[in-house]
Amino acid sequence: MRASLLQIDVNEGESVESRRSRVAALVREQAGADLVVLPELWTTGAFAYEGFGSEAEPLEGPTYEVMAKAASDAGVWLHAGSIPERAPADSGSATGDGPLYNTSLVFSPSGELAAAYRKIHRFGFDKGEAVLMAAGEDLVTVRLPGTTLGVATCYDLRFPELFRGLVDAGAETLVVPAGWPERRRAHWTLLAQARAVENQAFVLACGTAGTHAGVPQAGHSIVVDPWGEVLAQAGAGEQVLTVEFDPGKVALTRDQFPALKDRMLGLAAPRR
Ligand SMILES: NC(=O)CCC(=O)C(=O)O
Repeated sequence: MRASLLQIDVNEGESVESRRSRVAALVREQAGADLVVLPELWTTGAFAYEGFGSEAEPLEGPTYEVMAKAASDAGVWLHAGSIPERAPADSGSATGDGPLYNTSLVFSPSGELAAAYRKIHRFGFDKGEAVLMAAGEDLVTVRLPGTTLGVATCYDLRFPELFRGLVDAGAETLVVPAGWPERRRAHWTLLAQARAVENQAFVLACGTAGTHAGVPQAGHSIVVDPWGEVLAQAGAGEQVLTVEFDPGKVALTRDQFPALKDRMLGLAAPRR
């Protein structure tokens, strides 16, 4: 399987419209790949909180349209990263606005929407995404020829139970679009490897380059195999990281070193 991770430079010097068409052209250039992956919130920037409301789109908005077409033009499975999604308002909404979600879109090679994942763990503690966006509730997997993707977004990488849920749902390739900051780059690499080793799965983690909202981005998108080996890692700048991997290595690793079968589920709390 050939995957291309597009580590996009996200900075305020480029308009959202121009970045959208530039990224669509880059996706088209990946014809021949099986899977193309984009980062988290690459239209606005994951830390550009102030633009979330004004740049929000309905699920089937401009990014959806442009990316569906790019996937079908290239004939690739496309994890199009995430968008700030404005969900439809329910009938009780006072403002007429529905909630905002950080929503990832996955398209098939014919440009059909195969899955949408609303980020479950929102980053920012008492500000930013954590207060501006609503939390998703559903785990999402996507069946591709040869492997099943489990999707998660950025800060989700810190929550191993989410990935265990994806593995229990059949995931073998864990795809993590992100907008991870440079100041915590060591965590990014370490957590990507940890999620691969503990779940005996491939991890494809695609971050952004550049600086937006004053936050330098880590770049260093990474592909890790089920044994924890780093197959490829990007540098700091905009880059297409292409890697070939054998999805059969997941079953082989789980068979030869069957640690997942030794899980002790439902451990009780210590007695006092
Ligand atoms: N966009 C994010 O989720 C940022 C996550 C982050 O900075 C971290 O976990 O550290």
